[in-house]
Amino acid sequence: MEYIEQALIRAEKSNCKSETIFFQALKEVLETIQPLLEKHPEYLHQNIIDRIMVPNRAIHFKIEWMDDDNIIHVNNGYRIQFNNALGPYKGGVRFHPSVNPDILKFLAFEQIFKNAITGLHIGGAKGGADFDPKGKSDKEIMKFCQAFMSAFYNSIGADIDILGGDIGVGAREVGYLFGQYKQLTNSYDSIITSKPLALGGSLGRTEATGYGLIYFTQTFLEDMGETLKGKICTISGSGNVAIHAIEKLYEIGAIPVTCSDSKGAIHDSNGIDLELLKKIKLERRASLEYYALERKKATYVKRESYTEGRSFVWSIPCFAAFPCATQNELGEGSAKLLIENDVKIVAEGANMPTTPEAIALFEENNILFGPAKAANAGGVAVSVLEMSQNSSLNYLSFEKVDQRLQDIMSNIYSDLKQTCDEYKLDMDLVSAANILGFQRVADAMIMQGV
Ligand SMILES: NC(=O)C1=CN([C@@H]2O[C@H](COP(=O)(O)OP(=O)(O)OC[C@H]3O[C@@H](n4cnc5c(N)ncnc54)[C@H](O)[C@@H]3O)[C@@H](O)[C@H]2O)C=CC1
Ligand SMILES: O=C(O)CCC(=O)C(=O)O
Repeated sequence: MEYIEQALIRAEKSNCKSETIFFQALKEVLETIQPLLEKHPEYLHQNIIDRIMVPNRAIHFKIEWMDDDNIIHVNNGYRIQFNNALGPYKGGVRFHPSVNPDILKFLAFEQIFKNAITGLHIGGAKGGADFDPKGKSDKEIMKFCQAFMSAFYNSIGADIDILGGDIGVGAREVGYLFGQYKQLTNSYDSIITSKPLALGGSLGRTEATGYGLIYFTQTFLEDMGETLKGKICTISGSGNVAIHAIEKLYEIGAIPVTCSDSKGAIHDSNGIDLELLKKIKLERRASLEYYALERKKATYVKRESYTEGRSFVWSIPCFAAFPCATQNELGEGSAKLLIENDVKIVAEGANMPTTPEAIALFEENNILFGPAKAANAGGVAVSVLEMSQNSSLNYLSFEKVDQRLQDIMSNIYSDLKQTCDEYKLDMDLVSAANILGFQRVADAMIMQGV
């Protein structure tokens, strides 16, 4: 433990002082891998901790673009190519005004271990820009995507670094990013996933993160003698992950009753109207306020009215809670509410949506907890299926992709369970995910020398 404390002090002194979110993610990983280090002292001899916590490469670039009124804007673009010991860098791109180097460094760091846990050969990366897509015309989105790709296309490649979607980047943006890469390089290489089907995207990729989250949760619960069938579930967010989690919950007979966006949250006690939600979010790209206007029985609570910053979503009694919006959205106060309301399981659809204090409370109260690195890994796993379909030109049916996704999520669960048994972790899947991911990356780093 002394070694880990020293590594954290070194990290804090050198580059983490202003990187609070990255430091949170680093601390969680380092503080849970002690049993692994005791069993494998070679990781200390090889100085893996210091080597794993610094990105291989962090690219910061300027993006200049012109809006519909011919006004020129400048944004910051980033790609953190964190670790490629297991395979080419892989991870999404986020367009959101909150994007900064700290957030992308944390996301890229988490992605290393998540990708390792899938058992597939991909390294970890993340990128994005502090660009706000809200209120922009389709032409402005296209121009921004073209400028983003033009600024750093020579740093990526189908065997080097493959981009994907994340907050603010869906099929439309991926199409424009891909088109610009093709224009600049004259190649149709698979340098991005979550492509529209017509451009070589995979059936099932849009649904994969949300569906995978529910497959993982169902596997976990069944192993504990429980099921989601007939149970009330709360979900935050209303984007790609949240919508497809809600869709799969309905398919397996559960009752999803909430969703949220950055302006407020909906509680619809009879179950979220999925068609209406899709219409508002995917077609109109509008606020959830319109959901409440069209569905009178639903309750809408504005963000300003949340008590002590706690999302209204987590005050609704439920059997299972799925944070699917953004990092650190579920804190101590919300965790207390969920526990008081007798929640049985919390599984993370977003990346690091639960604060360390909230996770500790869930652990103390024996609430089952599915960490993001495992529970939301279905998205990136199906991205790898997309890459493999692109290179073989052999395209899979939706059913085949979905079956592969179910197998991957179930294997992830079995691997975590085996890690729990091996290190006597008492179903602490947070520690198991960190140990398993760290071990796979560390072994690959050692094999490749210094
Ligand atoms: N799209 C994917 O395949 C994957 C996404 N993730 C993670 O899932 C989370 C959601 O991503 P997507 O659904 O893809 O993005 P998205 O852009 O489709 O949707 C994000 C949603 O979250 C909402 N949101 C953002 N900030 C919020 C806040 N403070 N409170 C409530 N709602 C808020 C937005 O209004 C939007 O509806 C992110 O943490 C992302 O990193 C993780 C694995 C894969
Ligand atoms: O499919 C991808 O590469 C994006 C996945 C991702 O960004 C994530 O898992 O958080």
